[in-house]
Amino acid sequence: MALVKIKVCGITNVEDAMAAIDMGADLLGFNFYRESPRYLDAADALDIINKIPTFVDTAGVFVNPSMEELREIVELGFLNWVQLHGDEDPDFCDSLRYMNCRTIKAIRVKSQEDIKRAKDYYTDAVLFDAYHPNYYGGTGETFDWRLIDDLNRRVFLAGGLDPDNAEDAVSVGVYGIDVCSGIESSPGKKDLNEMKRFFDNIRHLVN
Ligand SMILES: O=C(O)c1ccccc1NCC(=O)[C@H](O)[C@H](O)COP(=O)(O)O
Repeated sequence: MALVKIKVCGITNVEDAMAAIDMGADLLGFNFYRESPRYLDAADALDIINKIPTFVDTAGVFVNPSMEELREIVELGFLNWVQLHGDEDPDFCDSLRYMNCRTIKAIRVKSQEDIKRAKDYYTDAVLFDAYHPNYYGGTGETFDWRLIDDLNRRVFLAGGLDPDNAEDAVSVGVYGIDVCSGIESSPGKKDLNEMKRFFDNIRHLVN
């Protein structure tokens, strides 16, 4: 569908996964952070992934995982991407290079300094999300997108995207956009009407 990749994060059930794919999602995010209201375990994620077409990519979201925890899930072989959404340092991210998976480092943006930190990470992509003092992600908060200054690598724009600002988000010119709570009816359950509105509002830009 798109020149910009569309990642729908916080998938917890087959119905939402299939709807996102039908509407044009390129990547589905599955959250393995136990404190997230969107958490699911590897067996549940695998169960969903086994029921969806193989042409869509899958991303596993982790927050400060141990290497063992990561390896255990990645070795199951159902993830195309690992998204590190905590305080993982560049060395930790580098050490994932030998895993059979692409990597996304999420950086929560408070100021230009955070955007600059992206250059320390040699991951396949970076994802800029809004900073929140109490939560690592999925907050529905936005940050000042004008801070993004390097579009010469794969950048995902996240944080507070919804049907009404999706068009502006695509216009930033990033590699991908990421939406989670802005198309939910409650944490972990997508509102399929809002999801449709999200995709409808950007279809003319990405086709
Ligand atoms: O979604 C969560 O609950 C979450 C919790 C902890 C770390 C990351 C989490 N989500 C990761 C994502 O990629 C979200 O899509 C991203 O934070 C944007 O969320 P939202 O502002 O709700 O669109």
